[in-house]
Amino acid sequence: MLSSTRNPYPSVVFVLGGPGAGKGTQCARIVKEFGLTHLSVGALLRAERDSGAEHSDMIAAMIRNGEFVPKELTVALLQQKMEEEPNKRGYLIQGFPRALDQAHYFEEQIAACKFILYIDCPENIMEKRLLARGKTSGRVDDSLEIIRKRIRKFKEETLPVISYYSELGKVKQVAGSGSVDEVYAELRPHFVTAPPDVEDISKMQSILDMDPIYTAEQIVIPPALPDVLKEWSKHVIRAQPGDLLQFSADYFARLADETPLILSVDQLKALQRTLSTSLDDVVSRADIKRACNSVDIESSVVEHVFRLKGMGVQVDWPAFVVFATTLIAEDLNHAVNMLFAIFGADSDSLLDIQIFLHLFSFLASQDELELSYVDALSDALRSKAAANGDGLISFDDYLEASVSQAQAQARVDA
Ligand SMILES: Nc1ncnc2c1ncn2[C@@H]1O[C@H](COP(=O)(O)OP(=O)(O)OP(=O)(O)O)[C@@H](O)[C@H]1O
Ligand SMILES: O=c1ccn([C@@H]2O[C@H](COP(=O)(O)O)[C@@H](O)[C@H]2O)c(=O)[nH]1
Repeated sequence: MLSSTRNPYPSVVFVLGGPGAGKGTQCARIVKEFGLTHLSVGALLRAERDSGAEHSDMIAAMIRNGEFVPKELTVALLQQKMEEEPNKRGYLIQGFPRALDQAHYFEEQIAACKFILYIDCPENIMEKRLLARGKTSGRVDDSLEIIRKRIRKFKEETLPVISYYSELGKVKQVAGSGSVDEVYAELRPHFVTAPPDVEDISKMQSILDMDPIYTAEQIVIPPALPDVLKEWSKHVIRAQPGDLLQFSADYFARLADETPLILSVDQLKALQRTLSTSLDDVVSRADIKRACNSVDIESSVVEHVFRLKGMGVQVDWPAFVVFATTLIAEDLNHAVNMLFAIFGADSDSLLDIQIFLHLFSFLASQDELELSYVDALSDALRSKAAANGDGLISFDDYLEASVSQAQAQARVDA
């Protein structure tokens, strides 16, 4: 089964409403104007029933009695159809999900829905329409007894689906009691203006590239949005926060607040001196806070670093200092330069190769450097430290090694 994480379907809209609410009638019009692929689950099941396939007898019995066919079978049929009819503009799935477990199952197996179009129609109107339809439709379930049963099942099992998506803000409700034109006029704007959901940043471009049910003119993307989302995504990926919403709320609150984080290399050097008196690299958060306080590093900065890396109760303090440098570094080389200033000897800012590689590993993880690059750079620096005779390296040694590794990499890429 396909999982929603590698969802090839760009857009799924469920169309729900009681039996006779006008789902099929409106879907036909939506499809005509917007070019989505229309999948009526009832129609798919009727076709499967008539095909004489393995489960046709069971499906026939379910339809005849107004019962629901097992979700595994329904979703497999839907998936098969979606694969047979790839459509960048999306899918309009009518009369499904009929119950909450079906909704969850579909979203797990195939894709999250973009929204639910709910056509709300009074019971007496639905009943009248279906009795009229029953005169010519040939549908075994358009009898008064089964119509009433279908309406009852809709209220008991399908309305909870609508409530569920409503809480997620995904329901577009329209009144189904008016004429066909009136209902369509009310629902149409939802297809014209609904913005595509952006599951990830890379998908945004493909959404803009696809044949529009949403034209590029209709989607107004604020110019800053891609950068804001990219930066936010990088922070999330780095921090791997336990509570993504809280992390994001803090992150954006900080951005909006625009309070600059006040931190200097001198403060970090002083912090390093203070913390290096502890016997262990791992200390408590309280120790970190005390040490920062003693060198006048603001608690907002401390909390920021804790959040940045989603650190636990026990903190590897050299890592804390390294991550703190990234708050004020312009780029990777600037951060490395600061490491030499903070951890190096006062006289010459030289660093023992083992210590440097340990510190650098935190920056490498933060910057998501390729392992092969880090390994090659580390080897080059070990050779340099050995050649220097004392196991020490300078920032210039680092720069030289990183430039030659970058050049070597460029040659391989070429
Ligand atoms: N707005 C409307 N006004 C009057 N009649 C309508 C309207 N919409 C649909 N109908 C008629 O009502 C009957 C049911 O409509 P339709 O088949 O679209 O409903 P449905 O919600 O798809 O029903 P089901 O779930 O039972 O398949 C049809 O005969 C259709 O022509
Ligand atoms: O998800 C679904 C949808 C439909 N069924 C069965 O089909 C009939 C007819 O459905 P309509 O949407 O009215 O065409 C319905 O009463 C069910 O028996 C289903 O099992 N699951």
